[in-house]
Amino acid sequence: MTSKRKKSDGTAAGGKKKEKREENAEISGIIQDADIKEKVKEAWHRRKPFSHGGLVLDCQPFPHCVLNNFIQNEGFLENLQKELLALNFHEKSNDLYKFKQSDDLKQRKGAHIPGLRTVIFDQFRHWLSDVLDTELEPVVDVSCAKYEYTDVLLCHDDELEGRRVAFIFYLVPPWEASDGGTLDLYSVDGQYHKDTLLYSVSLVSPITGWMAVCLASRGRSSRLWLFLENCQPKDVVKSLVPQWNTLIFFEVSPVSFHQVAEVISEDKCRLSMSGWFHGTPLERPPRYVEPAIPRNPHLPRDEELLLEWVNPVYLDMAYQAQMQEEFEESSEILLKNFLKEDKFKEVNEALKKTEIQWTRRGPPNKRNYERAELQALPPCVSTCWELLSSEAFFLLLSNFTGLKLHFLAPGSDDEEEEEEEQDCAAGSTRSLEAAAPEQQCSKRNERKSKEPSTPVCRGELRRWGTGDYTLIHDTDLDNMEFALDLLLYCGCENWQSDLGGFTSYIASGEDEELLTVSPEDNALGLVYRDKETLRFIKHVNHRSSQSLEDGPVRRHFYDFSFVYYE
Ligand SMILES: O=C(O)CCC(=O)C(=O)O
Ligand SMILES: [Fe+2]
Repeated sequence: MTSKRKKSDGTAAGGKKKEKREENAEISGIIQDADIKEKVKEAWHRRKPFSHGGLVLDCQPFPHCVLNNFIQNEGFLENLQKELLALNFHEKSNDLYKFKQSDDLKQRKGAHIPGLRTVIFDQFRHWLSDVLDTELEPVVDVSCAKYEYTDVLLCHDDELEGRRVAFIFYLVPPWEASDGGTLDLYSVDGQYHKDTLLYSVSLVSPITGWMAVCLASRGRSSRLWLFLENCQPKDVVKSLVPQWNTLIFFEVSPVSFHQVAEVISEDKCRLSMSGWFHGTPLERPPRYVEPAIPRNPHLPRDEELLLEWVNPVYLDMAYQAQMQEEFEESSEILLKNFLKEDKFKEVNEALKKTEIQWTRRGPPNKRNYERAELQALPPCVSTCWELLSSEAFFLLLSNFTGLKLHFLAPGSDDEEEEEEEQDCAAGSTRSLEAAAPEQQCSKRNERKSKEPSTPVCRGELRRWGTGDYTLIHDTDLDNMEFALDLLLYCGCENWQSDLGGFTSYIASGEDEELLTVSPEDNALGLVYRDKETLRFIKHVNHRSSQSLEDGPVRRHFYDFSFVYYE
C-alpha cells in the first residue's frame, strides 16, 4: 500500500507521476481460508450445495456461487461506486439488451477500479482456479454496467471464445425482487447432470429426443457427453436479487442460461462490474436447430374476399402500379388503413375476446410471445386469416411488390429477366439487402437459375404484452432466405415506440438498423428481405403495463405475421 502512495507534490513514491493514488481492496476472509476453499472445491466437484458465512454455493439449475461482503473495506466500495458512476456510459440496445455500458475497464486508471481489478483477476482468480481445478488465464475481461428503469438483458448463455466462468460484482442500493433486475437462472429441457466426467441430459422426448455420445480428451481428463434433449432454456427456476458488495459467479456452459430481468424501479440504479475468467471452455454439443416451420400454398379464395375486406384504394390498378414502383425502389411499404374500416373494427374487437386460446412460444433464448391457436378463432378473425392466405391476396401482393407470388404475375418472362439484368448492371436494389450491390445481383441470378416453384406462405396471429420479444439467433434457418414479410397490426391505440414491440431489421453480424416497423392500427407493412437481413421484435417493456388512473392495465397489441416465398 505504501509503495503506491503519492507524495504531496502529486508524484508517486518511485518518482513516476500518477493520475490518482491507487487504493487496495481487501478480499473477504472466507476467500483467504484454505479449509473453506477445500470444502467449496469438494462441493463443486460433487455438484452438492455448500454454504458458510456469506458464501452460498448451489448447483441448480447450474453451478453458481454467491459471495456476500466480497470486499472488506466499506470505504473503498463507496469511492469505487463514485468512480464508476463518473465513467462515460454508452446506451446499448439491440434484440438482446438495453442498458448502459462503460468504456472498457481493462486498462482503466483511477484510485479504485485498478484495486478491484487486481482483487478479481489476481487473488480471486487463483482461488477460483483451485476450486474448479482448472487453469484460468490472467486475461482481464471486465466492464461496468448500469441498468435503470426498463433496462434488461434477455436470456443468453454467455458462451463465447474461451469464457469459462462469468462473474458479476454488484454495487446497488438496497434492492428488492419487486425492483426487477434480478439475475434469473433458467432450467433447460431435459435434466442436466454433470459429475467430473459426465454431462447427461436424461429425459427423452419421443419427438425431439436424440442422443449423441461424444468422448473428448481435454488435457488430463476425458469427458463423456450424453445428451438426450436439446439443451434449450425453459423456465426461470431461481432469481438472485443483486446486493451491495456481493459477487456472483457461475460456470459458462451449454446450459448456463440466464437473464437480467427488466428493472422495474423508476429511481434505482443497478450498478455492477462484470466479466469473465477465460480458460479451456467446456465442450459443447452441436447447436440445436429447430425444425422448419411448415409453409403452405395459397388457399383457393377469389377476389370476392378482397372486395369485401380491403380498402378499395389499394385495389385500384393505377395505384398498385405506383406502389410497385415505390416498393421496387425501397423494398418496403406501409399501407395505412389497409382493411375496410368496419372489417378492421370487427377484427379488432374480436381479438380482445377471451375465447381465443393463446399459447406461449419459446424457448426464451429465441422468443417469448403468445400465438393464437387457429382452431377456435372468432369467424371474422378466421376470415381475415383466410384473406391473407388466399389466392387473390397472393396475386394482390404480386401487384404491390413485383414479386412472382402467383403464376399469373409477370416476373419470369424474358422481358422481366432482361430488365433485371439491366437493373443489376445499374446496381439498383429490389430487396432490403445487407449485401453489396454486386452480391445482390449474383444472389438474384442464383434464384433465377432455380426451377420455378409454387409460391408458399406461413403465418401466425400473435399477441404482444409486457415482457415479450424475439431474438436473433444463428440457427434461425427460417429467416435466412429471400422472403416477403407482412405485418398487419391491431389493438395498438396509443402504442409508442418507447414501449418496444417494434420490428427491427438489421444486417447480419451488425447492430446497425436498416429499418423499423412500428405497431400502428390497421397498417399493413411489407418488407422484402434477403438472407443477410435479420429481424427481431424489441422487448416490450414495463411502460406498457403502467398503472392508469383506474388501476393497472396490461396492454396488448396483436399482429398477423405472414411470410411469403416466391
Ligand atoms: O448483471 C448481471 O447480473 C448479469 C450480467 C450478464 O449476464 C452479462 O453481462 O452477460
Ligand atoms: Fe451473461
